[in-house]
Amino acid sequence: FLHHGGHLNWTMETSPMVCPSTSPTPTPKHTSIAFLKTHKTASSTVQNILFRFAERNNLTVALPGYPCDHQFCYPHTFNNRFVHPHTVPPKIITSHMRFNRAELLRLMPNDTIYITILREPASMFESLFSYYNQYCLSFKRVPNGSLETFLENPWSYYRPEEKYAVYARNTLTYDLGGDKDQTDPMYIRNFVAEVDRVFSLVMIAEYFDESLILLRHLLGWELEDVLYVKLNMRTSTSKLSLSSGLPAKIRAWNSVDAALYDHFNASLWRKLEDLGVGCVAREVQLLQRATDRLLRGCFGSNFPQLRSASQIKNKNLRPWQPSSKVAIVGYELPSNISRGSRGQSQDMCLKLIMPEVQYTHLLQHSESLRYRRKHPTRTPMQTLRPAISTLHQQGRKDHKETLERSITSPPLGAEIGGTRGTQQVSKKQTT
Ligand SMILES: Nc1ncnc2c1ncn2[C@@H]1O[C@H](COP(=O)(O)OS(=O)(=O)O)[C@@H](OP(=O)(O)O)[C@H]1O
Repeated sequence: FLHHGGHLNWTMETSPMVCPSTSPTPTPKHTSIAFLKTHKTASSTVQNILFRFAERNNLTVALPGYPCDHQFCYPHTFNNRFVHPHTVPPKIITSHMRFNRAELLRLMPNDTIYITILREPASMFESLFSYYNQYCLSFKRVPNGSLETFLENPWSYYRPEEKYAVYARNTLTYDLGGDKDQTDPMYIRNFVAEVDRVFSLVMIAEYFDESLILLRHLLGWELEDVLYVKLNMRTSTSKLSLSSGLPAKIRAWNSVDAALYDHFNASLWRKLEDLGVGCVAREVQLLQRATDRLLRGCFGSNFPQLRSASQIKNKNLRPWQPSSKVAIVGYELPSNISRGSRGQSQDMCLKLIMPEVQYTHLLQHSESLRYRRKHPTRTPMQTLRPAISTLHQQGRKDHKETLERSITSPPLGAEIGGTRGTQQVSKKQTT
């Protein structure tokens, strides 16, 4: 039902308009990537880019296993036991988690590049406040769902240990493994420095395209590898307007996140200057044109239209809705699209507009099928052995122990930088 696929025959390296490569000799595309998917920061759009790259290049993506559903049992701190055994050893990891460097070091290849994304604290908090209004009690107990009222005295509504309180203060910090309630300036300085040491690139949602250009240069990817459409957007009627004075209150309440944002916004611009702002601007233009061509290749001249979930016929394209009080839009395929044969690239066209939850479930299914084809007679116990032995051969004995522990012991509580072990892993998760 789609036009002949949207794969571009694009060779950016031959174009004189692009930024010079940072490597003196041509290098293969980098494929070991840990993307920390932070909340309400355009991270679903980045995840979709990474999922499609993994599929095109036949790379294993570490995916959540039971009982985590489509994210790594967030808000628990990440643990390798949350990874589905059919998706180990992975090359890419990108589903929501609370960052845990020690566990990722055991799971991921040694040459893994760490990437994440941040968003300006005021617009991010407004998005969190609206999206999680019915989940997060700190927000739910505010009269009339008023952001102004919450910010007048957050401590009247906020209970740090409550479930989903992680969405109500310094959520970026929490996602990065830090302490959302520790606002001592020394702590903030050290935490920002630690994030800077671990992550090779911190993207900024407000400069999404520029960040993607940095990403493609860091990874030695083609422009074609980072084409995207925006995912997981709210309708304008779901957005609360921020009266003057609110952004400053939001920054004060989320002071660790604000410090992170300021630091990495500045470092993004230093990186852009190093690459050359002129050539970055040209690459951004090429990216937008190439996206246009990709969409035409995929869908013909009628691009998929932004629609509310109830208007989207294909359930694989309906975005998850957090509550009746907020509307997340997705894409409806044009009705007069021609019915072609279902090739791989057509599949990729659909995935370009596929929301996070459905794409994760499809990958969980396809990676399990691939695994079972390779190991037709294995029992669930045995499924862990190849991963264990591969990692063992690589000399990573501690991962072997983690995996072995995972099949004999109950879930651990949150550990490094954790949630003080109070939350239960629940099957029903927010996105
Ligand atoms: N490319 C690009 N550039 C800038 N902003 C973008 C982009 N793609 C998505 N978005 C906006 O990101 C918000 C959704 O973020 P996430 O996907 O990280 O949310 S989630 O935590 O996974 O639910 C959501 O913000 P709000 O609409 O304000 O809620 C999206 O509109």
